[in-house]
Amino acid sequence: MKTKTVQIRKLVLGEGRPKIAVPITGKNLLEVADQAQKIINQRPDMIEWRLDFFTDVTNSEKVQIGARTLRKIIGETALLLTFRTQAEGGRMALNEDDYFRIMGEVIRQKLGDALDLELYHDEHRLEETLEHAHKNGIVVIMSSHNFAKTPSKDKIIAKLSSMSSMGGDIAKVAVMPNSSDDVLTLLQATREAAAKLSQPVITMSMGELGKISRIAGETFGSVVSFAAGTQPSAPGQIELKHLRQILEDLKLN
Ligand SMILES: O=C1C[C@@](O)(C(=O)O)C[C@@H](O)[C@@H]1O
Repeated sequence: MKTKTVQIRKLVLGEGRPKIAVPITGKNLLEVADQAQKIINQRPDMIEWRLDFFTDVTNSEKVQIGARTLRKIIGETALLLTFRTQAEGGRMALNEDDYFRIMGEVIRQKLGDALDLELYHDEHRLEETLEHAHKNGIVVIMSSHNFAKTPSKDKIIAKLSSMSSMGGDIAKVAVMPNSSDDVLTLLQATREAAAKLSQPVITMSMGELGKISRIAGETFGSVVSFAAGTQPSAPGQIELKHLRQILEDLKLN
């Protein structure tokens, strides 16, 4: 039997109800600290620092201060660092060199417990980054986003499978539905990929139509749901306190 749990600090993904990750979207250090303070009081399972919202992201000293400040505020809570490029629906465009330089610094300085790595970048550099992260004990969540549509079930499974074969610890796909059939496509792909792959899977159908996918993870096989804390980082995110209650209510015995 393949094991499908991944541990990030004390948090075990793939066991029990889906875990709740909450993004921090501050533009500067003050906003980052302020959001972290408010969010941590609501006890999320994981904090995601969205570096593409942070204006000084290319200033490594500021990023280090930000990460250290966050750690002081969030204590032992698992910390995921993400730079979502504009091509994948993020706030900021970066050239490849800057993207991989930032990934490298996050790993070298151990600024977080886990790192989001976008699948569409250069394969060779992705492999180098994965190896570097694993040497430093950092969990890699490989990701792919489509803010325009929902690809076919087979294409979604193929994306998740390539993240898995490349060596990602967790495979994540977010897509936009244009119909309720699209939401079913994402759920079906999730169920099949979760059964097939040896890594845990995170998926979501975004927007209003897709909200149902953000609460259905335990049934279909997605191990994390992203919730809105002070400000949502993607359309369709449910507020943290509501999401926790719903996930508890839907918990399978
Ligand atoms: O990959 C994801 C998922 C997400 O896009 C969502 O739809 O909830 C939100 C992002 O902050 C996160 O990095």
